[in-house]
Amino acid sequence: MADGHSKPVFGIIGGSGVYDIDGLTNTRWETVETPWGEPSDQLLFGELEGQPLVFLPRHGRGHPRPPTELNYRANIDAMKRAGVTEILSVSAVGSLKEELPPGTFVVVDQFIDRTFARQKSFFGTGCVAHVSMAHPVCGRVGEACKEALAESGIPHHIGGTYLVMEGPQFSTKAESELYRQWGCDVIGMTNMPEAKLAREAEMCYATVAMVTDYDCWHPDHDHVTVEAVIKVLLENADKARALVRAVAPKLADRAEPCGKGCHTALDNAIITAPDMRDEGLLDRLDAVAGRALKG
Ligand SMILES: CSC[C@H]1O[C@H](OP(=O)(O)O)[C@H](O)[C@@H]1O
Ligand SMILES: Nc1ncnc2[nH]cnc12
Repeated sequence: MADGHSKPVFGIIGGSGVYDIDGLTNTRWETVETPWGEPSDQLLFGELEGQPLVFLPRHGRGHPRPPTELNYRANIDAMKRAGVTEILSVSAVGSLKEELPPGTFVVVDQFIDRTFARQKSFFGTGCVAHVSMAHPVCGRVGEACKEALAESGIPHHIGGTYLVMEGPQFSTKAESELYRQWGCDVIGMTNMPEAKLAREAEMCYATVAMVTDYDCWHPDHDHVTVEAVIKVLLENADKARALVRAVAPKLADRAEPCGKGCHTALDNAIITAPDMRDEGLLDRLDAVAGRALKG
């Protein structure tokens, strides 16, 4: 199992419209079992110019799973078991700002989590942990995305706050206007609790949010439709695959664990006394927290 010190393994969580990754060699789809239940799909293992890469379609191939019913814990645990050390989420979002039109890729650096019907932690009764989410995105992976986007000619914006709503319905106009007042930049339904769970699992996590629509606040776009979203998504998906190909080599070399602290996020986070810890829960935490619990 990867501990963050060994060679990086790049993992992609592909959102709406991104159900595969092209240009990989030695590919195989494999079932990964987890103590948290079933991930969204099998994982695609492959190599990109000699570098290992693992891909998971967030909603499953063919998009059978809605955002509110995804097993986020199983998805992150499966990636960790597969040896992934750095995760890039490529996600479809609505824009809450005039200056972020459809087709723009945003390197997100903050989240506001408004979800309420999801399992948000690997920890719980029998092993309590509180990780920091002050800086929810890995600055190193974010920087690699920034460089790749600058080279690729994809219209993009560096930095932005992603409001995560529960869904699956799109927002009301009042909600959309409220999130704009809060200063949010983009809106989606999936990146929380994903980012929180990646932090608990001591994995780097970054998001490139691909704008598909103006949500419903915009005077010229009265409401969001899946038809309009899908049209832009299909154009974005090709750009997303190009982005992955450009980012992967930038993450290929890392002698040390992540300098931003992602790989040691559980140091000083677990508060339950060793003699009060629940053996069953500790077993389930073997992949995500094995490093910290052994230490
Ligand atoms: C098809 S539009 C709504 C859907 O798309 C986004 O998913 P993802 O982040 O996986 O690309 C959004 O969060 C909703 O789940
Ligand atoms: N407007 C929107 N709201 C929530 N999720 C989205 N995904 C794509 N567009 C969205």
